[in-house]
Amino acid sequence: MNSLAAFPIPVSVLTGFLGAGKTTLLNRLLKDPELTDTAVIINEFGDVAIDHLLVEKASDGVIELSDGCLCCTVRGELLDTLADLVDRLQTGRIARLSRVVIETTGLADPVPVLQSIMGHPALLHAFRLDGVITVVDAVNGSATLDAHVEAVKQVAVADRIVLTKADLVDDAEWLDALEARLLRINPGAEIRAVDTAVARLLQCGLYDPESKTADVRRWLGEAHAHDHHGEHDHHHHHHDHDHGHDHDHQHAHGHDARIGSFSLTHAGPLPFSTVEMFLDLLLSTQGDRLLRIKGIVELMEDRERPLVIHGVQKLLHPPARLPSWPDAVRGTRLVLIGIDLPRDYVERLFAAFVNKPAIDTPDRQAMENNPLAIAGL
Ligand SMILES: Nc1nc2c(ncn2[C@@H]2O[C@H](COP(=O)(O)OP(=O)(O)OP(=O)(O)O)[C@@H](O)[C@H]2O)c(=O)[nH]1
Repeated sequence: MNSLAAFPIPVSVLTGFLGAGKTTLLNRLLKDPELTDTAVIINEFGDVAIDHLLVEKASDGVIELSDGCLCCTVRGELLDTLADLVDRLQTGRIARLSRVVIETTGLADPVPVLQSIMGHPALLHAFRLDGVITVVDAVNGSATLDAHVEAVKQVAVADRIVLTKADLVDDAEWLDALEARLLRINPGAEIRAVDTAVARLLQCGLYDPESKTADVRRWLGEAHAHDHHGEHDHHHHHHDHDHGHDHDHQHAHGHDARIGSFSLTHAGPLPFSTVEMFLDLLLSTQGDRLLRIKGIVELMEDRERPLVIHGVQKLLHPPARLPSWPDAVRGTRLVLIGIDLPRDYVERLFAAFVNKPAIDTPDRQAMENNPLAIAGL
């Protein structure tokens, strides 16, 4: 029987636009022996519920696979389902559960799904968000991004992007242009081909399953952001193509331009109260525009154990601590992904907090009335 020591269970959110290939990927997942003890939740959100019928072996309950491992494919209200999984574990009806995968419907904005996982107090001890995997169709992906802001959000919040149907595209420049566009929307995401081993596709949280240590650079997307830019620079030729797609990729794309990702950094330790107040003000003024915030903070009170910040819109995961610094880089690094998020305002707000040592006793009202505030915000 499972003990509480197995908690928190990592949760992967699988998203991607209609027809992008999520179900196809899930079917591979259900067959992968490396992913035994994985529960798959198909989140319908009141949509036409056809999707789950396509998942092979799907049923309302738990399925014992032939090799004895356990997978379950459940549907229904997301939170009820998650709570039920915890209950089954605690009562021994499920022996083991090492991961949960939630497939969102294609039209869904993934942010509320992430919020409901992170925002439910009763589930917080049981689950942790490991990562968001977004499936993008190489054939239709670009047109979908033009037409649907949800698709752009799905790409923006991804830790990892899985490119499907590249086998149907024989134009390398088309693929390069799509990849470059995806990286403009989300410079920190890692793009993988669909034929990567499924287990590897899912593991994108703070802990690196191979090294068994925390890997902050990878988690924050810093490694990919730099590597990809270098790697793709030479592909940025100006070119036209004829895929029945009549604009060229050098132009700004409407929805893409609303999405922004940037980092806030500070060398040296910060008092916990400063961090708390900055985040409080950031979330109360910009919460609706903030799709995601991730980061690591060097605390003045305990410099050896960095604080991990992880949030979705107005919800912050209760701050966790790493036992030690995983690499030589210390200080504070926060990555923010937003939609219409005013970078200038956020940077000034951060600077106002971190550059003032006397900030431990600020008056919140004074901060809100601060001349830093930008009209209309
Ligand atoms: N050639 C090719 N076809 C693929 C690939 N991935 C998915 N497909 C096909 O694309 C179609 C849609 O795939 P699904 O897996 O159902 O897509 P989905 O994202 O689950 O779709 P919705 O549930 O409608 O959101 C199916 O016919 C798949 O066989 C791929 O990498 N290559």
